[in-house]
Amino acid sequence: MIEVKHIKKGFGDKIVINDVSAVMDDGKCNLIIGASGSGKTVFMKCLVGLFRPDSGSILYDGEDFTNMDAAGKKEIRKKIGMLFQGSALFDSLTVEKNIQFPLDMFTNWTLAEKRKRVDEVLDRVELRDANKKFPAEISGGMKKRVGIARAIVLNPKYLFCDEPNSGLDPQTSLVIDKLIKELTQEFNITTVINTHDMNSVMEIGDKIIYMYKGDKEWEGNNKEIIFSKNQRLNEFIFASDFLRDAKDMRMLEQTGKIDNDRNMEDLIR
Ligand SMILES: Nc1ncnc2c1ncn2[C@@H]1O[C@H](COP(=O)(O)OP(=O)(O)OP(=O)(O)O)[C@@H](O)[C@H]1O
Repeated sequence: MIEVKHIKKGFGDKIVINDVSAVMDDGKCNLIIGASGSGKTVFMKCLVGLFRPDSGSILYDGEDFTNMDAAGKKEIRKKIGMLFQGSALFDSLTVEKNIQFPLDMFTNWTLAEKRKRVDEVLDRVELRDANKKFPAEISGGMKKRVGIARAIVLNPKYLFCDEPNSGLDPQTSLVIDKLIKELTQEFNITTVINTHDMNSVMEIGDKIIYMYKGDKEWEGNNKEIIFSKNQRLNEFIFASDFLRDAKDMRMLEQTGKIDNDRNMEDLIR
C-alpha cells in the first residue's frame, strides 16, 4: 500500500500539486486520470522519488519514503517496477538483454540464474522465442510486453505505468491492460497507472483518482464513475455526445430500466 499524505509540489510560484492525499491499494490498479497539465506526471514523479514534494509525505507500506536517507530510498526503489511511456527499451540491446538489465544492476546472480528469470518473465508475458530479437524488429504491443517483463523481472511490490497504452490500437491496448491487471492480482502488486485511455478507466479502474488543476477532484472506481455527479469529471470523461449517450444507456441498464434481452429490432422498427 502507498499512502500519500497532503503532498504539495510547485515550480517557482506555480502550484502543480495542491495538498493531495490518496491511498494506492495492494493488488489493485490505481489509475490517475486528468486533462493534460493537471499534474499526473508530477504526482507520479513525487511518488517514485524523482521529485521531492515541497510538503507532505509518502509512505510505502508504512515507511516514510519522503524523509528517508539515500540508502533507505534505494531499498524502496528496488521494490519498484516502472513501465515508461513508449516502452523506453534500449535499441542496441536484444529483448533478453533489455529484460536482464535490472538484474545486472541490482543482483549478484550468475548468468544462468539471470537467463532463467528472463525466460520466466518472457513466458509470463507470452513472448517466448523473442529473446534474440532487437526492439526495431518487434511490434509496439510486443515492445510494451518487453517493457512489462523488464518492469516485473525483480518481482516488484509496486508497479508504476506511465501511459501504458500510448501509441497502441484499442484492441492491443485492452490486451496490455488485461496483462497489467492479471500481474497486479497474481503478485498482489500496488499498481499505479497514469492514463488518458477511457477504455482502461472502465476496464481496469479498481481505483480512479481524477486530478483537476493539481487538486484531487474525485476518487472512486469504474462502477461509481458512471453515476458520478461531479460535473468536471463528467465533462472530462464523457466529452463527446456519443460517450454521454453511452453513459445514459449504461445508467439505465444498471438501474434496471432497460431490459437487456429486449428485441432491439422491435424498438427501431
Ligand atoms: N520540471 C518542471 N518545471 C516546471 N514546471 C513543470 C515541470 N514539470 C511539470 N511542470 C508543470 O506542471 C504542470 C503539470 O504537468 P504534468 O506533466 O504533471 O501534467 P500531466 O497531467 O501529466 O499532463 P499530460 O497528460 O500532458 O502528460 C504543467 O503546467 C507543467 O508545465
